[in-house]
Amino acid sequence: MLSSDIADDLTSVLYTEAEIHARIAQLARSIEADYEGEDLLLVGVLKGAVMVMADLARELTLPLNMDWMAVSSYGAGTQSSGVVRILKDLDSDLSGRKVLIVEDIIDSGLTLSWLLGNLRTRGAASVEICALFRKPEAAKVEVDVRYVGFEIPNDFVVGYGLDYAERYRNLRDVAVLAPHVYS
Ligand SMILES: O=P(O)(O)OC[C@H]1O[C@H](OP(=O)(O)OP(=O)(O)O)[C@H](O)[C@@H]1O
Ligand code: HPA
Ligand SMILES: [Mg+2]
Repeated sequence: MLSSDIADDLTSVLYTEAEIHARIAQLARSIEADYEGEDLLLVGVLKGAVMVMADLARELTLPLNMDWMAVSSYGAGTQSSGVVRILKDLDSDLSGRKVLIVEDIIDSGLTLSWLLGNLRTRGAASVEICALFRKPEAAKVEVDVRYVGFEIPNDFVVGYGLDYAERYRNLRDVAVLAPHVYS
């Protein structure tokens, strides 16, 4: 049960924890089929992708490595600043690696289009993207995404790693944030 303080900040649950886990299991089966026999490197994008990465990595039966990059473009608002900053770089050398970027959400697409460009300069054998959510109506740039969990409406959502001003990341479900919280 959510505390009533948190429940008042949400308008509706978009996807429950169970629905998210079921979809991640389907994505994992596709990824296993595509990367069988390969040396896979999952790159999680901090901080939003922590929950997706934890669940996807444990669902995958392939041998894999995990690394993390921290970038930020939203600060404390609900609109991307468009300026992506690297807060923490990868520890791994990408030369010859099969890289799969793991993200929570593609909204404007600015973060991932920048990150894809950045990682593609590092000599990887391939760089693909797995994102749990995508908002097609919010796209400012098109990003080529190999694995998408759910396409969602253009509402600001929180939970399962997604925050507003660093709050709500720990909610198990993904819910729409009530406009009174940010307006
Ligand atoms: O498609 P875009 O409009 O670029 O938005 C998507 C990005 O924004 C969020 O990250 P944020 O910058 O808020 O950092 P966080 O993961 O630490 O919350 C989210 O986790 C994605 O990385
Ligand atoms: O809808 C969203 N919720 C939380 N963080 C985000 N970053 C981009 N879009 C979103
Ligand atoms: Mg954020």
